[in-house]
Amino acid sequence: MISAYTGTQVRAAEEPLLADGLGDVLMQRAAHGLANAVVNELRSRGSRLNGARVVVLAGKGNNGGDGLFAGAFLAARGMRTTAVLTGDAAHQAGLAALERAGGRVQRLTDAGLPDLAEEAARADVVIDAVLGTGAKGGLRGSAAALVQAVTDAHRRGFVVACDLPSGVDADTGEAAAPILPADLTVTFGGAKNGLLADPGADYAGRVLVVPIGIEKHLPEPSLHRLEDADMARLLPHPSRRAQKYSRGVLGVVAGSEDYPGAAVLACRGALAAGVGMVRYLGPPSVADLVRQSCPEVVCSTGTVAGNRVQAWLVGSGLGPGDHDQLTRARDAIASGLPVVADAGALPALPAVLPPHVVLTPHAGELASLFQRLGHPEDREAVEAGTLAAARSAAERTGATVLLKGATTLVAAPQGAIFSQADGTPWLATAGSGDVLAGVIGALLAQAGDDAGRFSELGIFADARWAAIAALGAALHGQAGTAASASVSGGPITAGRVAEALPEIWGKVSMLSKYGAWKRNSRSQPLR
Ligand SMILES: NC(=O)C1=CN([C@@H]2O[C@H](COP(=O)(O)OP(=O)(O)OC[C@H]3O[C@@H](n4cnc5c(N)ncnc54)[C@H](OP(=O)(O)O)[C@@H]3O)[C@@H](O)[C@H]2O)[C@@H](O)CC1
Ligand SMILES: Nc1ncnc2c1ncn2[C@@H]1O[C@H](COP(=O)(O)OP(=O)(O)O)[C@@H](O)[C@H]1O
Ligand SMILES: [K+]
Repeated sequence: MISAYTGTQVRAAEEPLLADGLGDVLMQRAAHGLANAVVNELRSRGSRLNGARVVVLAGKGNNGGDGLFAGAFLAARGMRTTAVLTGDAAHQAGLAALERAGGRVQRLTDAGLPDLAEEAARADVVIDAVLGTGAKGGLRGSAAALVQAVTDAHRRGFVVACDLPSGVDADTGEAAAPILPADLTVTFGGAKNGLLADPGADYAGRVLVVPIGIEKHLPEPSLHRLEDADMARLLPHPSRRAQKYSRGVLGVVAGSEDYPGAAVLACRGALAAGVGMVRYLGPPSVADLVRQSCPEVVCSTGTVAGNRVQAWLVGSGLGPGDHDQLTRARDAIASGLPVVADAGALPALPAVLPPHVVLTPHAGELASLFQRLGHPEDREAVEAGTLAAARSAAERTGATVLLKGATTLVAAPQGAIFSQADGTPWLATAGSGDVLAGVIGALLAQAGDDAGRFSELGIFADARWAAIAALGAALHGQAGTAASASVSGGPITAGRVAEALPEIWGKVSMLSKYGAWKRNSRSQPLR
């Protein structure tokens, strides 16, 4: 599991070591990790090290200090290193080290800005070490103008952010323009929340965590990301004597005359995600379509009370005029069973909900939900601060809230939060959210009483519902990525996501069996 922290948590963890006089040691470790990452990146791109051109944009605080010391290491390895000092001061020891190692130092002035921007654009590597966890707001003045110019320039090299891209808020992931988008972020001591939540994640590129010795002082992480190893542990497996009812039955209240396909896609998502049986409740015409597309589903026009299930999925493809379906949705939410409440069910929720109800809005639906809760926020505001929005929605409703997007966040009402980014932009296709709702519904139906596999991972009590939803988002994202890979990275339909899912499930389980998962080698080398 990847753990992430606020900047404040990381700074607090540094305190005992700073008090012991180890501040310089921490900075050396950070700078060394940063320089090594640059070397590895150059090597992996087949670039020569000797003579490679490096430009360090160095702010006046310790983030700039890290960048200057890293520049010194790189200069000592034969790289042509220039530090551009963006502030009215600089980390003195870092500056001296860089100069001793043969690096050049340039002070940023308005007059010199175009030439420095040009030099950065021509460099093999740009290190963004202007602002780190001590930043208050985004870049200002000439530092902002320089970063804007480098962002706009046609760059030949790659960008490495020191600790976090300058302008990204370490705690919230909010992004104050201009920000130089990084190919790689090398972050120290622990990942920062802002690197694993949109829009900050848009600027971070791959994220590499460099341990610097503060780790044992870190508190409970404030954000988690499930990796393959965690998924393998959390996936339910049927016991030898399982039968379809013991494996879990999901009731689906989805689809309407206007949107019948949502019912089919939700059922396909659920069937792909290991549930013992799917019972569909809805209008006869939709039920017919479901029967034709998924003959495995048992369809009826009955009531919630008349159907025995372990969990409900309600809302996908429902409109405000679908009174019978909305009555079923409300009954399901009142049943005390785990529920995933999607799309059309979101406007029909009671004011207070329990954590075993999982809401699955996208940013627009979450903005509407805030409106109804009397705390208006528009879609842009939700997108500009996804972490705060998901957290606030969970606190205000009492439910578990999954906010869909390129990074999907799941917030438990007591504060646990998960972030998954396993998908591909091709998942932004109609019906993909219906499949996700089906997958999460199926996992809820299979949750049973086995809290053990969650507590093994340090997931306790009601955070379990958020972990299940995060597991669903991870499976769905990976299935989308695999479906697209199977067509050489081409576009996919929602149905293909459901088709790809069982193999993802199998692969994750197999990897866990043979131990290869320990590498956790997918896109990001986070420890
Ligand atoms: N503690 C340690 O030993 C270790 C720390 N480490 C590293 O230190 C980083 C944190 O360093 P930090 O606390 O010095 O803060 P940092 O992010 O460099 O920025 C603060 C400086 O910038 C200024 N400033 C602020 N906002 C600004 C703005 N919007 N626009 C322009 N300027 C702005 C502010 O000046 P002020 O506004 O206060 O005058 C202040 O001078 C952390 O991310 C990690 O990289 C690692 O080496 C491990 C060991
Ligand atoms: N840019 C993206 N990258 C990765 N996944 C995405 C992206 N955009 C959307 N998704 C995922 O695709 C799904 C879209 O769901 P939703 O918006 O409800 O679509 P629909 O209502 O059409 O079914 C969600 O799981 C979301 O996380
Ligand atoms: K930085």
